[in-house]
Amino acid sequence: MKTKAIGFIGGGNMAASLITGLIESGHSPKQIWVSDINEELLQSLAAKLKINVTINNETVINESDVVVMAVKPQVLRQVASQVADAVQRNKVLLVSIAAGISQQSLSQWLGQQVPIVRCMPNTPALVLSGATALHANVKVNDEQKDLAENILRAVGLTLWVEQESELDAVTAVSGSGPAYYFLLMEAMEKAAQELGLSEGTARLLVQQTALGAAKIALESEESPAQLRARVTSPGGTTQQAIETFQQGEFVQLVSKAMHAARDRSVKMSKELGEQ
Ligand SMILES: NC(=O)C1=CN([C@@H]2O[C@H](COP(=O)(O)OP(=O)(O)OC[C@H]3O[C@@H](n4cnc5c(N)ncnc54)[C@H](O)[C@@H]3O)[C@@H](O)[C@H]2O)C=CC1
Ligand SMILES: O=C(O)[C@@H]1CCC=N1
Repeated sequence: MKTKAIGFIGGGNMAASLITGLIESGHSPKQIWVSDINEELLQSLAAKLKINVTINNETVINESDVVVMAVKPQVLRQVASQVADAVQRNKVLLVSIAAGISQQSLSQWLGQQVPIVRCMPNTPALVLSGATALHANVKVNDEQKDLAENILRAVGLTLWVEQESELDAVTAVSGSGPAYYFLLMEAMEKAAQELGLSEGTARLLVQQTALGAAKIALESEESPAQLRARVTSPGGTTQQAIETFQQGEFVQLVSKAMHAARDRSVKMSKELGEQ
């Protein structure tokens, strides 16, 4: 199969993560196109990654077999409406990574016949450790499903969800999830310094502990609860910390936070779809 050209409309954080991952996993930079309204950003992407850049969104559509929409949800309607004719004319596969923008809105803006894969990646794509859930509309054929999945698989784990509504939950879990871990790391670093460790020591220990915990969780057959029990000696130090978390209703707080993220995704779909 001929290598497919991949386009990105919007060259910000997520696009840069995906493109870096694609190149690191062997995709030719010559086969990657990016458009953005920020010329400085385009120049820096071109210099760093040796990809093709343009300020013209339509050029990206004309040059690509598959186009990833990587602009903020708030501007997606305007951008989609602007490129709808070119998308239909070139019969490109459209992949949207925007949080909270429904297939229905995307089809309405781009055209009812356009094959669209909606997905939710996350920023660890930058280090080839992303997690992406995908959902295809009925216009997407098997070859196109493979094409979309291959782009996201180049930067980490991929899975398909049956119901589009599951993407709201995925957004709350893995889309926003890296920020939850970073918040915990921030809090642990701060507390470590309060306990008398230097900034550098606190950072190193927190980072390595996060890496170790993630690795052991991935490689072990045991559940997080079982792994936690292995660290928690009866009457020991961990038990004191865990009890303190429980007194502060940590589990309920995580649940509340993730429900809030999911609800925001649902609300965004309504607000931005009706704008
Ligand atoms: N940041 C994250 O962790 C995740 C973000 N997403 C989704 O990815 C999308 C992009 O997010 P980020 O990369 O974080 O945003 P960003 O703000 O870093 O990138 C968006 C880019 O779009 C460009 N842009 C704005 N208007 C444009 C136009 N008319 N034509 C072309 N380019 C235009 C901006 O100049 C900017 O460089 C969003 O829809 C977000 O919901 C999805 C999963 C995770
Ligand atoms: O915060 C957001 O809306 C986006 C979606 C998931 C991560 N960042």
